[in-house]
Amino acid sequence: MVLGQLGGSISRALQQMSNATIIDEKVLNDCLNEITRALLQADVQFKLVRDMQTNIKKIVNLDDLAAGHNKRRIIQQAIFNELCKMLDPGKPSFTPKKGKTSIVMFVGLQGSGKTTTCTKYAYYHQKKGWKPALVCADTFRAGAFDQLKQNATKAKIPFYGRGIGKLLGACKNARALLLEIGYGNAGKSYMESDPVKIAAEGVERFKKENCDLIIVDTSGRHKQEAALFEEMRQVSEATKPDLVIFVMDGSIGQAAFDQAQAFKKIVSVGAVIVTKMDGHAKGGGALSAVAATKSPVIFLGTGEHMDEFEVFDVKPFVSRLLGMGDWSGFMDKIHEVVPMDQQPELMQKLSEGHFTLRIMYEQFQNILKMGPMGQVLSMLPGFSAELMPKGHEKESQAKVKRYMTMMDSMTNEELDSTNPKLMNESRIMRIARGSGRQVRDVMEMLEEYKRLAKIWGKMKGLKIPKGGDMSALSRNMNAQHMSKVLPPQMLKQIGGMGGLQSLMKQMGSSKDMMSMFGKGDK
Ligand SMILES: Nc1nc2c(ncn2[C@@H]2O[C@H](COP(=O)(O)OP(=O)(O)OP(=O)(O)O)[C@@H](O)[C@H]2O)c(=O)[nH]1
Repeated sequence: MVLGQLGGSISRALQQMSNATIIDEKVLNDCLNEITRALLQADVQFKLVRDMQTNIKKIVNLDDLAAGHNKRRIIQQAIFNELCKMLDPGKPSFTPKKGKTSIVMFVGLQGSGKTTTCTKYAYYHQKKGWKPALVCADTFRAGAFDQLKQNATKAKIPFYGRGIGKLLGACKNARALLLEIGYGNAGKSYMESDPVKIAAEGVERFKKENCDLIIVDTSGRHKQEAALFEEMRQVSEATKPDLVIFVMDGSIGQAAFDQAQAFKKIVSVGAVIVTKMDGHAKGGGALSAVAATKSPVIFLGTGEHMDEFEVFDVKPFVSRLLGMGDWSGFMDKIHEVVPMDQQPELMQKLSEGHFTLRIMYEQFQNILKMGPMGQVLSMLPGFSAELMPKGHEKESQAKVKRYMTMMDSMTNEELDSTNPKLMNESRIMRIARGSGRQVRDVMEMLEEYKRLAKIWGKMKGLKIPKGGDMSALSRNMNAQHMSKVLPPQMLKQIGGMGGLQSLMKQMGSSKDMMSMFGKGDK
């Protein structure tokens, strides 16, 4: 992913500087040149990059830094601040409130990823307990409604709109009727679908159904033409959106500035979502260009799938680029998938040494809910999205799904047992037959279970306070416990025991720590 590459180059440059015994002018210049090159490759405007370099040099005057000052920290902080400045529009976006109806209208050019992004946005909020609904007012592109319908159905999100088949049918009937009663060509105007009417109807309907996030997808055109802007204006007038989100293809790089400005002039764009940040080299340019138009970017699209969608927040984003992690994003992801009220029960079972196949199944479910692992891992300090190539990620997800299919063929007794001897040959053969897999696949899954049971077995004996008081439980834990649960490569990435200790300090809240334990090594 492009941001992974950019982040990788920047954190490598910082790492090289850290490896140097003395930080002198040359080491600083090499580091800054490396970062400059990475930013220019990501299509960030030359002037911005040059200004950033000058500012950093002004702040980090090596001669003036008194001996004993941590130069690395000062340099890293200066780079952090400058990158934040480059990406910060200086203006927050309107944020819809859960439980209170908000209408959000999506605009953008054709092919920018608008329809896909509408569903991702709805799905993201639905996972957080909202009641979203989708209205398709894109009557320009023939397949837009069907695409939205397909995505919405998959995610179980209510939708409203008219398919082209139905629409043409209705138009034909109406025209035939008009011709019959002698209105000649008058039927032609009815042939034109009315996105404004559809949008208004959809919004009304979902307001009545008490949806708290009504998302209106509008038509896109190949270029910024008058007809597109007029239609957008009318849909906006009819639906009175609380927020207009402009969806933009990140691969256009710096050209994002002109596009964002053009849309802003016609409708009051309140926020921007930049898509296709996965495959293209110009993502950095697009982000800084949008910031220059003073429009806040709120999400990034990082793939075609529903969960390849990330919250964009300047500071955590830059922190991730520099390999410093995004702790709040990581915890947010975890809370999304593991409800806190389920944690005490799980901890109790683990402390009794009861790691069953059912627990493994539930943990796999959580993993799949978390979405792309690379995205999640890049939020941890020291990790980079580069570490998890996309192909590898798909492979591990497929493996988890395969294991779960086999577990679906198990009896309750098998799922809840902690006796390894229970799984005899005939049971294994039955599971293989039932799930349409080979005996060796079942054996492999059981091996994985044993491996995990061994890791989780180290939690045995941990004192679980009555009523699952998590804050009390956290006092019973220390980095030693944690280090046993984490896989060795992960521990190394975090920076060994020292890194883990500081990480745990950062986590602060014991609530968060428990969630992490719930998701340990998979
Ligand atoms: N790689 C990648 N592809 C994306 C992303 N978002 C959307 N796409 C793809 O981009 C293509 C266009 O997306 P659509 O959602 O159909 O675009 P649109 O803007 O709604 O198009 P119109 O309805 O014609 O205006 C589709 O193939 C999507 O799968 C993304 O973040 N990454």
